[in-house]
Amino acid sequence: MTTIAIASDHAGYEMKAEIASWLAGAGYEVLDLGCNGPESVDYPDFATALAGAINDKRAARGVLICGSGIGISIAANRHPGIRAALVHDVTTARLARQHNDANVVALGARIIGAEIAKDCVDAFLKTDFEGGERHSRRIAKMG
Ligand SMILES: O=C(CO)[C@H](O)[C@H](O)[C@H](O)COP(=O)(O)O
Repeated sequence: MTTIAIASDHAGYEMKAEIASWLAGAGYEVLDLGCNGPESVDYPDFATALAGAINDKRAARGVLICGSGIGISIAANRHPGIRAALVHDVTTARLARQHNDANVVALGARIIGAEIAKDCVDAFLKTDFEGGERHSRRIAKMG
């Protein structure tokens, strides 16, 4: 079973619960790394926990959620080995995989609704990296 790590700050807490339960229903193993309630927390702490899970291979891919998706994606991308893509729709979710081989998808719970967020995660998980010399060369330049 494929394991998907998921984490959020307080602004993404409710959406995280909804996406985690939807992922479990879709047959994924879900590794929930917090936060564990709506109390205010700091998104870098949760981005760091999720980056560790990806880099330790406890999870194949990750889902991060904060209010806008911006802070938590910036924080995740500071970790070597993490390519976190902030997406707002199925097209950006698909391109994040096809062109960028993103291993983490970031969502803004104050920007998009839960149904669009699930569509984004679904596209992110079901789309393969397109491969090819130009995409691989650009990804390699990012380390
Ligand atoms: O990092 C963010 C903004 O780019 C996230 O949206 C955070 O969730 C947000 O900053 C949290 O805001 P709050 O006022 O502390 O709830």
